[in-house]
Amino acid sequence: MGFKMGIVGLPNVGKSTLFNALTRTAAAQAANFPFCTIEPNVGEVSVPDARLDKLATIGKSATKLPARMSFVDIAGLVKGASRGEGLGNQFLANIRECDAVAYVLRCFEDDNVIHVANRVDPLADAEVVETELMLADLESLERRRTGVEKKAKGNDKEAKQSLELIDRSLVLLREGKSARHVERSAEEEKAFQELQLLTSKPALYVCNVDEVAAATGNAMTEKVAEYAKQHNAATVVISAEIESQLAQLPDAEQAEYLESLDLHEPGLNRLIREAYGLLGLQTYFTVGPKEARAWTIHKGDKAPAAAGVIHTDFERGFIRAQTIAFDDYVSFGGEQPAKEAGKARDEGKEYVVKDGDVMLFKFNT
Ligand SMILES: Nc1ncnc2c1ncn2[C@@H]1O[C@H](COP(=O)(O)OP(=O)(O)OP(=O)(O)O)[C@@H](O)[C@H]1O
Ligand SMILES: [Mg+2]
Repeated sequence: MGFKMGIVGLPNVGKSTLFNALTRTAAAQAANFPFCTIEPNVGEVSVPDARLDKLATIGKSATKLPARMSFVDIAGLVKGASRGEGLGNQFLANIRECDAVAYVLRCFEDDNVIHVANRVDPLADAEVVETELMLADLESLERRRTGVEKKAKGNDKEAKQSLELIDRSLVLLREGKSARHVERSAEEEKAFQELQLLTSKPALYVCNVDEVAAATGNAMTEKVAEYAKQHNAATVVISAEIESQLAQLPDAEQAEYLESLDLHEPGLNRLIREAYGLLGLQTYFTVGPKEARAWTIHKGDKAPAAAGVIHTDFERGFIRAQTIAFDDYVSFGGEQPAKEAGKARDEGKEYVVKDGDVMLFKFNT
């Protein structure tokens, strides 16, 4: 399972700086001029999770394997992009391939860093970006509608349903609302996802601030938080500049630097966790002498699906799963003592896995 979060925003707002910090590389060229990035950069990151460290210590595991997800650093987008302005709409396809988007908004003043519209106004920036994505959605729906309408006239039931969904989405988009707001039933969800609308993807607003505001935020980030709330989106306050410096420091110096800024952990950790949650993901663990490992599943997944993430055979031949809640594993001091205390449950095919479960699968092949 590869989960991807796209990093989107106006040119020169700090997307590549953030991406490099996230992936602890300098893979993406970051520089003070607009449209520095053209081709998307893709990087994998580990999902920071203190629970894995605890489990590995208790389970005396030789190695730790955290959950992984990808970030994609995408080219900057300007007003008119959906009509081909700036780098045109070549990058819309890059966004389409992502499971969620992070909008990077410039929330720092710095006369030396060029702003494409010569002003620092994160809400106006957010609107420019979202409007372009909405226009792109409108265009793709209108194109799709023609074909679907023909089929619907031929009494194709599926096409009729699809047409209804398309029209409902068009109404909202024409009112200037993102496709995230389209009301739909559980049965319609699959058809809705197939429309691949850019503004239906879960979104996170990343406020890129200066050093002073990294711990507390500022007047601009407060406005963004309010705006995000109205748009069913989350906010993270982070300084891409600081994060990129932090990412280059050895761990000990990192802690010192963080403390001097009044931060408890790198902002990146918060960002990654938010992204993970936004994607509807959660983690279960396997712990053994060889390795302690975090596995990524969807919230609501049942035990066989969870087993299938390790190997498809585990899912096909699933018998049962020995399950210990994370808290029990830690408070009783490991698998054996938790078992003796009656805290290891045998769960079957219908068990909905909980975040943090420590699992061991029984299966036959
Ligand atoms: N929090 C910050 N404070 C000050 N300067 C910053 C901050 N974040 C990024 N910058 C600076 O902004 C400039 C643009 O950064 P970057 O190349 O990452 O932007 P980008 O969004 O990827 O641009 P493009 O769309 O052109 O690829 C760089 O000079 C970078 O150092
Ligand atoms: Mg860039």
